[in-house]
Amino acid sequence: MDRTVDWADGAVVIIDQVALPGRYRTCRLRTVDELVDAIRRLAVRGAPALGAAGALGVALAAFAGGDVRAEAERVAAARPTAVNLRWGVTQALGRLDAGPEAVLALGQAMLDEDERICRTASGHAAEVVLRSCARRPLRLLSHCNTGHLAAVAWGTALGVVWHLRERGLVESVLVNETRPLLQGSRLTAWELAMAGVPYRVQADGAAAFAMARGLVDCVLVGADRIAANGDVANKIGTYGLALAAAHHRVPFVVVAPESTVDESIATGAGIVIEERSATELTELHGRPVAPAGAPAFNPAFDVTPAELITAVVTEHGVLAR
Ligand SMILES: CSC[C@@H](O)[C@@H](O)C(=O)COP(=O)(O)O
Repeated sequence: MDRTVDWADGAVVIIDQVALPGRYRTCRLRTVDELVDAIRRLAVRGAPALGAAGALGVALAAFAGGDVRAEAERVAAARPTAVNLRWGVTQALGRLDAGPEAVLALGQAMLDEDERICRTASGHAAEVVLRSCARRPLRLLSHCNTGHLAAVAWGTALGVVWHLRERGLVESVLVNETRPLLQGSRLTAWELAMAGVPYRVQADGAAAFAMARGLVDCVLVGADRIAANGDVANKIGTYGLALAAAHHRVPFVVVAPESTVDESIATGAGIVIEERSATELTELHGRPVAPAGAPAFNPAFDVTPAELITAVVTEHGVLAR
């Protein structure tokens, strides 16, 4: 598979995650406008992938000239919750005085580094999972998409599945479809199918019952922003999963790069949660699934309190709190 985010011939190249699973294609984004639009539409998404996209967005702006800092701010503000996006932009702006080539070199180094970081973090998390769960092989539960497509390559929480799979330790993965935009059924199921890992898609509402039936050994999720106290913002539905996991004594493991930790925010209460349009809930493929004009509450993320989390694992190991 291509890198989820890359740079070629003066453009940001992404795997178009809106087209999947029906069609695998890459898109070339030549301007900041095109990149911002792709980020907002979730054609490129997932916290680590957004970090790399943010840095390369500054390279696009730097090569174009003009008010690079204003353009960079537009990229950073395209989605507010995943701290990696602003982190990537800020890192790249730090090279601006050295010229566009230096900004691009930083973005390209970030691309190379992302896979190493993801492999290391998910490797540490695999050990945590093995210590926390007695059953072999393991039955894992995944929410949203935290695989190759959410990073530049490999992935975070789904990267744990890749590590454990290499050791013959995965029986199957329950894939939460992840309403409303179906990153689980569209993207995670696609990645698992490509890798030949047994999986079943389930409605998000089935997760607690799957735990009650004893079908889940461990829940694995990623993160979009981790507050200083260990509270975790992640795809909407994560908090409910954590509550169910705590009730059923199922380990709940969060995997993320250190760049997702935001020490400037004391607790999850301070994390800005992106709210998206009502039509993401009230329409499916352009067809109504609610009365015309139905109002909706559509937060893209929620916050899971630290006390519900077994471990937050980064490339440096288990996060102390
Ligand atoms: C390794 S990805 C971690 C998170 O970014 C992921 O779980 C998630 O919530 C993504 O949300 P999305 O709205 O699809 O960008």
